[in-house]
Amino acid sequence: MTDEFYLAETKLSETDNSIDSDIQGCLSSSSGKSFITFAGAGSGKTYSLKKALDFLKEKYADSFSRHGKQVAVITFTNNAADEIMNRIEQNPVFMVSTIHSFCWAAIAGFNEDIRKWYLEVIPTELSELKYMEKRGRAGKASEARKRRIIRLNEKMEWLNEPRSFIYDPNGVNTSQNSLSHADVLKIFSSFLTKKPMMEEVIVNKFPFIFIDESQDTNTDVINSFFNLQSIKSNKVVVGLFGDTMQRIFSGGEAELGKTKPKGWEIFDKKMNHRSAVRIVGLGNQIRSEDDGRTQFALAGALEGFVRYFILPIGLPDKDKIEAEIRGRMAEITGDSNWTDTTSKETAILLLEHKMAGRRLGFVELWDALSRSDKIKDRISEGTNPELNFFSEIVFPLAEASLNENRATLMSILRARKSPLLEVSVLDSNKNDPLQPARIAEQAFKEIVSNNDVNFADVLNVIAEYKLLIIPEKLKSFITLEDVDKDLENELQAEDEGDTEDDELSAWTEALETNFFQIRNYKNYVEDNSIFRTHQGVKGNEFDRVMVVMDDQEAGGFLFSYEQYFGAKELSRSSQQKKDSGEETGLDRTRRLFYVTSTRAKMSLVHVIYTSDVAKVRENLIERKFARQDEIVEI
Ligand SMILES: Nc1ncnc2c1ncn2[C@@H]1O[C@H](COP(=O)(O)OP(=O)(O)OP(=O)(O)O)[C@@H](O)[C@H]1O
Repeated sequence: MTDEFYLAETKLSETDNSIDSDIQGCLSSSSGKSFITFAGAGSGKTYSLKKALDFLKEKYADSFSRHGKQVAVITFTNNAADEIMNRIEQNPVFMVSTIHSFCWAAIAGFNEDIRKWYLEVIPTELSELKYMEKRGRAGKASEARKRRIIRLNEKMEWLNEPRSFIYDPNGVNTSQNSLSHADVLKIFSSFLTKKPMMEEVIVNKFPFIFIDESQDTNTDVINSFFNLQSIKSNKVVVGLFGDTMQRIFSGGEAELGKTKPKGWEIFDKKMNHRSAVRIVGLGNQIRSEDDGRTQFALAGALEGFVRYFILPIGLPDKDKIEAEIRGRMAEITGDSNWTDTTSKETAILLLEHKMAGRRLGFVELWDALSRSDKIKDRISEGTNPELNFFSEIVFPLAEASLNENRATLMSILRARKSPLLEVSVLDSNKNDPLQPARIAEQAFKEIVSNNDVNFADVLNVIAEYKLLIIPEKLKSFITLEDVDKDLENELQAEDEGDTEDDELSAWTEALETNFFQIRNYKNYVEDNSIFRTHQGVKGNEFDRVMVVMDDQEAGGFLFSYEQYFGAKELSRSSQQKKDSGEETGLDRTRRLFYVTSTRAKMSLVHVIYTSDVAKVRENLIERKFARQDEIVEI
């Protein structure tokens, strides 16, 4: 049998070296050359970004520091920003930040413009909510919608006079004058597109702007940079790094990297510097069904290992089966580290947090929240503000309260600006300023002493006693006595149609689940455990990777390995989308399969739980994802 489909062709490591000097050709402040480096997994995009930064430091560090200019490096997550900062030498010429921090730094202080922006957009949201309320069913989501409408009306009133706005890129942004994460991006893009003064500020401060993982960067933001480049091409160089095949979060620009925008240079890297020859071959084969881009493996690289274990769904004790598979991999590869579950060089990739949820105990919470696409992405990143309110503030407070650790308790309340510690409250209780806080804490403790308490009850006690500031969105769930009756009448639900505001209905359900799942969630998000999600692993590499695919357990609707591997037919709506050329779950699943398959340097095992073992086996062989001998029986 020919190896053409299985093993990548090899080339010398130096093959792409000229690209770094081509990029350098763009890096002078009036070059007029912005560029896009879109290339496959492991091709050294981050590596080239570092080279470009080293080059700019050498060339401009002194003059930029005299003129207050900087090179901006924008990343997708805090982790990615840290990763880049670790790779480059610390130097004030660089400003490495997440997209949220960057956008906030640009708009902070433009209070009057922000106020006007809100006055323009809130009426639109209000009319959408009212429309949904008319069509939606009565029930908790409808209640939440009504409260949201009330809050937005209040906000419109609050916006009647000048205000100053705040924002914390890593925080929960709870107060009336704080911006949400999504709004920061929207406001920045709107200003950069519509306000010439903002264009000037940005290009004067940042003559070079790099955006990493740009395929997942918010569409509005990316397009505002395209606009900036077209207007100020002589004053700014924008460099985008990314890979269309690795776009896995919603919100990214689908067309980016597929065409050559006017006035942009395009650089293509052909080598894979990460993986063994067989793994590069698999990446190529997966990609052949998408954009057909291929990579070369390094000359002299080892062949490496790809294996598949295809198993029926519903087996008991999967943890044991998967441990057995790692044992088999140790035998097959001769690498005993496969059985060391603490190794930092091994990763077990689970589809979405739900599977980790089952293993680690937050499955109901995950089930409820993942009904909303908007929330789901942010859970995967560990950056959902409302969830973080519970995991970073409420849960530590509950622990401190239960353990009677007063010092921690007070420091949380102080750091989180508890309304009970405001000067006015303290002053009005001259004899015992902390009495209200104590009473509140007692009530809170009573509630969280119950192991079966749900999120809603915890939230309500916090609200009732004003123990903490509650994030804007969660305020919609506080049980108010006085829901505006007129408004309720006006919006009388007609109990028809099933349009739901998915974010609010997801929270409606989530709040009914057990509060203490948050402990497990927190452990999971913070822990460097061997388990990671398929999505969360982007940008990383490991010697050994085990990918577990189990649609039934993952329960998501964004990805379907069962459809991707031919065990299930496409749903009618997916088929319709496919026929009309729209993106389907199949495209998303293919990209995710590409991302997970390309993390391994040496050995990769795919564990697929399916309703049709025979079909998946046949499909893998037919599509040349697997050779016969790579499918292992246990
Ligand atoms: N020119 C090179 N010479 C030597 N090693 C390289 C070179 N380019 C990249 N590498 C190494 O190859 C690996 C992959 O590189 P890098 O992480 O930069 O790729 P990437 O394109 O950003 O990957 P991905 O898109 O999968 O996140 C890293 O270990 C990196 O150090």
